[in-house]
Amino acid sequence: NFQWHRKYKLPPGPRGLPFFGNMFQMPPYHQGPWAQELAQKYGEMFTLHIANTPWIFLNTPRAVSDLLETRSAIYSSRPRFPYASTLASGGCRVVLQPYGARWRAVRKVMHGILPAKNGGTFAPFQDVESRQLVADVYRHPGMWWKANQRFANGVVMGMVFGKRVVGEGRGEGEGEGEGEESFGGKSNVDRLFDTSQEFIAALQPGANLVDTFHFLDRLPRPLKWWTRRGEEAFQRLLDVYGAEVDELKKRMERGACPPCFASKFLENPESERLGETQRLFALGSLMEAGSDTSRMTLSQIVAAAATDRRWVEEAQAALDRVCGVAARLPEFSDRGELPYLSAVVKEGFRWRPFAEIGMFHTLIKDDVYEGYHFPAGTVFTWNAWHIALNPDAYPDPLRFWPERWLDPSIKSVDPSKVEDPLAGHWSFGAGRRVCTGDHVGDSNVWVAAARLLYCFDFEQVAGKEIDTLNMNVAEHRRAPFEVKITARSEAHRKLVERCGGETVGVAY
Ligand code: HEM
Repeated sequence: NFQWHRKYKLPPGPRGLPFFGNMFQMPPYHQGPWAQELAQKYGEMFTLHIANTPWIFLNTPRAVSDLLETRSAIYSSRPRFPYASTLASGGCRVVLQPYGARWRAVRKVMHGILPAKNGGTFAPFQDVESRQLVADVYRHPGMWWKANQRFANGVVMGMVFGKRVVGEGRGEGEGEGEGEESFGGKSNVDRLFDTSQEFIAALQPGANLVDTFHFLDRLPRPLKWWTRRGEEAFQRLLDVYGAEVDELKKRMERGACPPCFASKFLENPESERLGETQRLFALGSLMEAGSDTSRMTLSQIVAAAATDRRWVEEAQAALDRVCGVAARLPEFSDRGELPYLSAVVKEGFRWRPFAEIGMFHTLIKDDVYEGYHFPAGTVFTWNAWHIALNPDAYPDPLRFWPERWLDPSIKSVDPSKVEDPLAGHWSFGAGRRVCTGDHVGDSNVWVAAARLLYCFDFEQVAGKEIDTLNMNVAEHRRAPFEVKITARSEAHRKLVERCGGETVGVAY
């Protein structure tokens, strides 16, 4: 209305429809190129309207840093999701919780347990699963993407619940360890990872109208056609998380559970104050946030390796200098001597950000910036794809170029920060809302990438060249692209067979 427009001023943006705003203009997935085009047209910021909520895209590192980081105290909430958050998650899903006391309490306990740097409690899980990764890739090279998935799920399952995933990675109904219940032919681990996919689907624009058109939430209950579905989804989550925690408690009582996030979390007196439902969701949120993210980053590194041998040769030469030729797998303790591999991981996070249009941060108080006046409730995000592929921020941005993190003559980031997972890119988010698992994610990818590159060569398949700007690494049911993977030599083949053999039958 007139008064609103007199008081507030938003950056320009494309015209939308009355009532719906720009919601139909936003592609349902792979939104990066579309948001990149808008950034090229409108400059440092642009505004979209999703129904009646303004969404402001921040298109430069300067704007992201000024608002989401420096003013993080007021730019760190989340939009309201009456279905995905309130109904289907009981308000307990960390990633969607509004900025406030409950969210702060959960983050505090998580921070106390998750490592502030590489290594520690979770390294044994990462070690075993990444050895199995190289063995799986060797045995079934055409199923490399499934092996990545198995690795990512296996690490997060070990790390959170101290439990080994046997079989192909989503359980596939194979023995998941003692106490594993089977629901309709599926193991609880299958169901656990299914809930993550359900959650991702529920967050897609337009998936649940009430999450966009909040007035629908005021309808009388019998008219809210989504209520039952949401309540069932919530109950399913409680069952799945609850079954996992019950089994964990039994293993803890028998002294048969290795130190893991959940064992430490359940023993932490501060976690008790969170209440049972919140405790279950804190564990479930880590599973959800920690698995696909590592898988997708690894898939991108595989694509980069197959499409550009220049950096692979550098990485392999660095690995051979430290580990010898086919002598032993790289270990976490080698990391200090392998800055090139840390640069590979950083580049893996920057190269094609899979959170292509960032993640929504809601402003909780009116704010003024660069002549604009933003109302509380405005949603902000960093335009991840555009920033990562902008030559002003990253020279030759399409190239997978680890050297950009090590060589000060290539303008990217201070080389002394190569071991800091957050420095120089936004793939873990920004400000107070930044990913709590940055060190776990970074070390997952480090050990997996180092071992894969040490053991294998990667090539494109003739006639099926990889389009690295259109890979859809989010797809988990089939290969996002084809790639030929072979052992680097006969000696590497033997090493892989030996290391893979060692992981068979390892149980936690
Ligand atoms: C492997 C690569 C990973 C990437 C690229 C990644 C990326 C992200 C991003 C972009 C966000 C949203 C940040 C924001 O809103 O500003 C996030 C949030 C989060 N991540 Fe990660 N993540 C990764 C791994 C992990 C792992 C391994 C864990 C758990 C051990 C984890 C736990 C979380 C949690 C709990 C949140 C929600 C934070 C909140 O809303 O307060 N992530 N992550």
